[in-house]
Amino acid sequence: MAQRTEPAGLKLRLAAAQRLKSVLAGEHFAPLDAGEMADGRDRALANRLVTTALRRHGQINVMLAELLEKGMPAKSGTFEAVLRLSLAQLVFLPDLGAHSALFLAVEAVKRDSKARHLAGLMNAVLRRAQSNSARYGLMDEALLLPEHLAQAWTAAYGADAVSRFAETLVDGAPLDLTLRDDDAALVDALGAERLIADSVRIENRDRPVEALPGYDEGRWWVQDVASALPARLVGLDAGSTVLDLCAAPGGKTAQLVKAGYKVTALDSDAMRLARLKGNMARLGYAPKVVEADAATFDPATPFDGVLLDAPCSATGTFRRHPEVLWSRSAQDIAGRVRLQRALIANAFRCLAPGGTLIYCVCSLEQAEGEDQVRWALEALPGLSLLPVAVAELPGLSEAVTSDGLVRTHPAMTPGSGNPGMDGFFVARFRRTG
Ligand SMILES: C[S@@+](CC[C@H](N)C(=O)[O-])C[C@H]1O[C@@H](n2cnc3c(N)ncnc32)[C@H](O)[C@@H]1O
Repeated sequence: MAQRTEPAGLKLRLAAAQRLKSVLAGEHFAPLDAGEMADGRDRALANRLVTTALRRHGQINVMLAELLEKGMPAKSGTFEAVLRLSLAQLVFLPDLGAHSALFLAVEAVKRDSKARHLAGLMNAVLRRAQSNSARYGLMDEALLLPEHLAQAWTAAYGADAVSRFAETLVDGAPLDLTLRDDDAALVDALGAERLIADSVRIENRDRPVEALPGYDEGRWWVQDVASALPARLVGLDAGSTVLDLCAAPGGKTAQLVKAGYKVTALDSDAMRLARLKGNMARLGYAPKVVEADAATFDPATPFDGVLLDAPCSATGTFRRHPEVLWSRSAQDIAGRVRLQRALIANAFRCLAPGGTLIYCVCSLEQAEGEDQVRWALEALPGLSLLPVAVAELPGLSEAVTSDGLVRTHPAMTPGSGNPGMDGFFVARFRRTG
């Protein structure tokens, strides 16, 4: 029997649909990698489709409400994911052509036993969408952010910043690196620009991270410029002992080792710790690694410094993880706030008198940042704020608040380069009793 040939572009669309389906079901978004799709061009296209669908999620919700009179069909396999990808293509990626968006969407659902009965609906909905695509393309950017977050962020950061957040969501994030070796020739070879301290930025990356100069030799690691701030604020003498609670995959551990501290890196997740060990081996760093629960860890000797990069809603990372905008409920945040308090209390217990505690989260939510500082100062006698001075963060004075806390967000500009950085919150404390 003659083998049926698949239409060109179908395989990558099926893979993109599976990836989007898993993110819609609550998984963290990670782009397809070379192990999952060997062909680089197909992989780039599949990832472009998924990221566009995720970034435009809020606007696509409005289209779906208009196009599906009876709502999204229940238990329909990949139908929703294929439809979202195709709407993203039709409206926001016109260079890919409307014909393939329609034809391949119908072919994709025909190959899914749970969705194939909806092939006719897919065709009809996409034809309607096509005739409305010019109007959809002009949709209000305010729809890109969920209303409850836009309101809270406008109150905290101002309307101008929040409208810039929407733009950075669409643009995505460049690749920021922290240098192990500060070497002008390496920065040139990377095609990078300097940001602040040992952070550099590659705006337009043309190859995978592993293929960039210096990767194999461990001369840098991937780390958003905002994420690199907390470890720089530890401010202890070289040789001091520092506990990195919640350390994996090790971006801040690497900075602490580079600063000359005796570092213990702790995390409760064995798989993430394996990644940390791999990263440290590549960099030639050898911190002590401990698998334990940061809420109950009880060290034999207290530390001169503790850095707590607590698990959080991660809303500050929405440029790379747009799904965080749509998957975090008020209940989720309340649960994380409780966990963060247990971790702060134990971080305090792990600290020697006079020692320094850095608390940080990659969250834009005040409940996980500023409010936690107020809680800690009340709940933990013997803990006091050690304010951060503007002079400690050259090139980023706008991030230092009048109380000496650090608050970054995606509309801020690190150094003199282009704007854009993760949302981060950092507070520094001293154990006085
Ligand atoms: C924000 S990530 C840390 C990122 C890391 N500090 C870096 O810079 O690469 C939070 C980490 O907290 C860990 N974690 C969550 N709950 C924990 C707990 N109870 N004890 C220890 N680690 C925990 C997670 O496994 C995750 O690796």
